[in-house]
Amino acid sequence: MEEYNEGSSEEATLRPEPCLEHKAENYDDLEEELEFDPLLYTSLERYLPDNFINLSRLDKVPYLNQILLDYSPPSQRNHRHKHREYRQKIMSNYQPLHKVLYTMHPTNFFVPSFLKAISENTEQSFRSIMSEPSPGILTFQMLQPRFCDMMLEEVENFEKWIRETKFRIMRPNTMNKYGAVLDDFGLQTMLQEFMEDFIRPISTVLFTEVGGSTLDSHHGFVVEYGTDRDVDLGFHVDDAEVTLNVCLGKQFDGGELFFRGVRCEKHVNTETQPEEIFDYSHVGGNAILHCGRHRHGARATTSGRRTNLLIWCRRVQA
Ligand SMILES: O=C(O)CCC(=O)C(=O)O
Ligand SMILES: [Fe+2]
Repeated sequence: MEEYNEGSSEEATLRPEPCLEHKAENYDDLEEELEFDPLLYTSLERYLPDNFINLSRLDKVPYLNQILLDYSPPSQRNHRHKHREYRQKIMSNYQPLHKVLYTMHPTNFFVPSFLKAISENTEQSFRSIMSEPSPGILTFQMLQPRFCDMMLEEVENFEKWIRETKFRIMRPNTMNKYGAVLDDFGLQTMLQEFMEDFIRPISTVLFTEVGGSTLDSHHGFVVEYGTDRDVDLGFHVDDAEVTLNVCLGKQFDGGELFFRGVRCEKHVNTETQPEEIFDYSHVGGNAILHCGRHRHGARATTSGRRTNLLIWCRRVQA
């Protein structure tokens, strides 16, 4: 496909009002080739001028790219481009260890009680498998031990490959020196399905007020703690509407999560009320689901190794 960079001289334009009778197309399957989030292409389609709106998707993409590039700040343009190249380089060289992880296999991944609750898809069925030890914090059994083991081995295999090839590894966020972004080495499609089919049904009914029904994208990663890894994690809020955090294992001491109440951006540093204090000890395979603005951190993992799978679930599309 043609590569459109910053230098193009022709300015792309949009119609001022969306064309409401136009049915926008889905771009998810083109993810790897797109410069931006596929949802942005879908959202923009209705604003395309007459001479573009009915073209094929592949003909619309360069035009949409140009518009998105024109409207994104230069620092972000370069970053997106670089990150896309980085992902593509990894994916064309890294050999997965457990191929089965790369497509969704619900009965291999999830415990039966969780699958049953999801298939019933009611608030009552979700509540029946969950505890809410503190308001807005839900815990439940979610992943099969075999899935957790395979994911740990896959991450280890990826990190070994990184070391051997001296490839650069991008860490999951600004707070971690260890861990890996699962979306960067091929798990993006599986984790998007994970979010859409196995988190969003729950957040739709239990996290409605923070946009739980409209989650449309995710950031999927693992964090690794131990005396030879990250030790603890400072007090923070997540860049997510809803966060799923599942402990993959294995043996460790410490590493408890501490929660200190939900805050909006403006009041993020205000005092904690006694009833907002809640501490949680991780258990392998078990999930904790909370809204991203629920302030939290993780205490020191004092021995062994703790690896957790995190899916920051977001809403990108306006
Ligand atoms: O260490 C943990 O389990 C929490 C990680 C976390 O809060 C995060 O990565 O946002
Ligand atoms: Fe967090």
